Amino acid sequence: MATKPKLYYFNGRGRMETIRWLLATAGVEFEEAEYLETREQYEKLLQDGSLLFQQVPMVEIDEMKLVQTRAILNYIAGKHNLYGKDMKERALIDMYVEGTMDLNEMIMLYPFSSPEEKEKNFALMIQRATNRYFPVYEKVLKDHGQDFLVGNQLSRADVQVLESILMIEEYEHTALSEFPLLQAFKARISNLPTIKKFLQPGSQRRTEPDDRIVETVNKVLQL
Ligand SMILES: N[C@@H](CCC(=O)N[C@@H](CS)C(=O)NCC(=O)O)C(=O)O
Repeated sequence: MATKPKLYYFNGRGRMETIRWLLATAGVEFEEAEYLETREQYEKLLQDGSLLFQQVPMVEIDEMKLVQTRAILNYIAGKHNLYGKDMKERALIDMYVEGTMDLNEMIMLYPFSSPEEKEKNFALMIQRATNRYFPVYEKVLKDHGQDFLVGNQLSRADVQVLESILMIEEYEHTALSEFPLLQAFKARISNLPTIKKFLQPGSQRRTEPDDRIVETVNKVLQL
């Protein structure tokens, strides 16, 4: 039996969360290495050569130690048929998920904002979500009238767009009010069995960031 992928990261979403989402969607059981809580744990990983660029996320999977979030996501998506059926579909998927990656970067960094910048960053994050990214996904669904964003079958684009929607809604619960097709999309994709399970309380999905995780990350990475 193949060993379960093992994830090396903090007890928080950050750059690892989309990896958790894709594995969970594919129905792949995975485990978390001891969450990074101290500088010593991180230095141990650095010293044993596990982190190619001295950064996490790192995932042990199929006898490899993979780093670089996009490389890890590409591997999982390719392996589990979440990456389209040909190069054209893949190009569309790549475009759509790069939008989510840009938005997620803002969401991920927002809790690390200085007190002076918090309000401005919050407004920008919600503005970008509702004026730049969500309209694109709404239009894609409207133009082709299908259930999924690309090729009428589930792909990582659906998963990653859903992930972003849910994170934005935690901050602004009316964020989808102008996007009826995305509301239906959210309900549909959230209801797929593996995703539904991942959205249940007690799953391996990590919770909203709080002061504790910000403090831990700052301490471990000496930011
Ligand atoms: N391009 C990398 C960036 C990874 C990254 O910046 N990771 C942070 C934690 S989320 C880190 O390890 N920072 C320590 C450092 O850069 O020295 C990726 O996408 O995985």
